[in-house]
Amino acid sequence: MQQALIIIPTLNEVENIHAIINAVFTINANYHILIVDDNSTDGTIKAIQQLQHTNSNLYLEIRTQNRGLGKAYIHGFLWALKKDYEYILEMDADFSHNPKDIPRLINACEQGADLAIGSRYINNKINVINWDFKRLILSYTASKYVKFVTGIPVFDTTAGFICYKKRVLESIDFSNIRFTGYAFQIEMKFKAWLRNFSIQEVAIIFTDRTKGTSKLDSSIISEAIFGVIKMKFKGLTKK
Ligand SMILES: Nc1nc2c(ncn2[C@@H]2O[C@H](COP(=O)(O)OP(=O)(O)O[C@H]3O[C@H](CO)[C@@H](O)[C@H](O)[C@@H]3O)[C@@H](O)[C@H]2O)c(=O)[nH]1
Repeated sequence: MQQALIIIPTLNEVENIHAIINAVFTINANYHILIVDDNSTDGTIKAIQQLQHTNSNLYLEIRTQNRGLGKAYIHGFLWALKKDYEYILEMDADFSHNPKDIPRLINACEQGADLAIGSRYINNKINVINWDFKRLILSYTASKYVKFVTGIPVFDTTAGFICYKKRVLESIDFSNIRFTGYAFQIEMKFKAWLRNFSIQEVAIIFTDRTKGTSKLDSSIISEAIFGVIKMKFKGLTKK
């Protein structure tokens, strides 16, 4: 199998970080992991540095400014594109995404997809456990809203569990990415679709975190609502 890199963005995930890193390496010790941390203050960084002593495939990038989920992923993508990874994945640190599904996403790309999405809403079926109702409604309606406004043939447009083939990321000029929050996830899928890359959704079960807290806030929500309209009507180009 070609080399795969799992990018995990972190902001104060000390309660999850050891377990998620060990869980990913247990699935496949040949995976590489890049943690992109936005200067956590809860001990996440020290916990990762401890694990680096015994895991040569574990990398850490610490960012002290220009923070945000989307910016963290872009930092990770640019780091990855300087190396020789064929598959570059996004994944949360809090076990919302099951590491056991990583091989399924990579396999979808090996079978021809350019972008494989771990999808919570395939065929409008909701595969989510323990998420509070408000969050679920927000996420599900956001995905329906994006599909309605943009026409993108994807059920789970805000999903954050994705396998990209290297060439998808190579085609994107990240200096043109507008969104820094979760709307970044929508914009990346939209750009891949505009470039006619093949997108496949793989059904997963999203289980809400049991440790730590979500970083979602109202600014991220309004960015997604108004940003999608801008994306559609202010001609987000293929660039
Ligand atoms: N570096 C960095 N990491 C961040 C930031 N904000 C969040 N993260 C990390 O990103 C992951 C997801 O963050 P959560 O805050 O737990 O996300 P969520 O509320 O569970 O939202 C889920 O659903 C969204 C929309 O449906 C998804 O877009 C999102 O990726 C996630 O899966 C976690 O690993 C968290 O530490 C940030 O500003 N900087």
